[in-house]
Amino acid sequence: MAEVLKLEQIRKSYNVGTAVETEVLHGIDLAMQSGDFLALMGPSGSGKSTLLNIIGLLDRPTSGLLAIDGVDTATLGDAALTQLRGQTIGFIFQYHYLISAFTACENVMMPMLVDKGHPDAEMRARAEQLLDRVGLSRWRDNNATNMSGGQQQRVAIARALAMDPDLVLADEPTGNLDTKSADAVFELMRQINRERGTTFLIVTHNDDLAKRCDRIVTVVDGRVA
Ligand SMILES: Nc1ncnc2c1ncn2[C@@H]1O[C@H](COP(=O)(O)OP(=O)(O)OP(=O)(O)O)[C@@H](O)[C@H]1O
Repeated sequence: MAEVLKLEQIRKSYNVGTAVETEVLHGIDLAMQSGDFLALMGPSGSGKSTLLNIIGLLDRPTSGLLAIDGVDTATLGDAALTQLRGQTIGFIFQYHYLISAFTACENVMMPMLVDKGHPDAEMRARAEQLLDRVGLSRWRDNNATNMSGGQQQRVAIARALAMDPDLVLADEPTGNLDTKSADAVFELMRQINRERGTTFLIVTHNDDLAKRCDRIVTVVDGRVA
């Protein structure tokens, strides 16, 4: 099975103020194979978001190896990193970050617009197909803000899948939802994982949902526990 993600001894330090350097991640090792469905847990402040930002190529580690689809990301410049991020990683956040002036369909088209070069008809057809998959085809022309929290998060899932990513990173995707909507959103991600073989890394504080993942990795004080 292909290795989608590999981290070896990832460290991250922040410069707070002037000379003081604080290390937040102290050497993280993690590997994910294609099709993995993994829960990342840990107390508040343990470094989960920092780790997710590094894996999502939004921030660089201070040291250590980060490979995505076998590519050592340290060898890439910023433009190549942006391209790799756009084409291989999908993001789902706790707050959906949909653009309120856009319809559901336009929001799902966003990653393809950013990637550039996709004909409008192709983007629209793909977005409609994905909205259909998340059960929102009737809502495609609705303004995203007129939807319920669970529906908005389903639009965000469709948007994360727009570029058919190998890896989806979800930072507390059900954190803002009631139990029933959280369960539905989680189940949708699980089904997509099974159907498409998309790899999911999900940060969650919810033990019940984490138990339904294939694997749980816990980070405590910047280390894998
Ligand atoms: N840009 C930054 N500059 C300085 N310190 C930071 C920065 N980002 C995060 N930290 C520190 O890194 C540590 C880990 O934070 P992080 O947000 O990764 O934790 P977390 O596990 O995601 O927490 P939560 O579950 O509350 O979201 C914290 O002590 C935080 O204050």
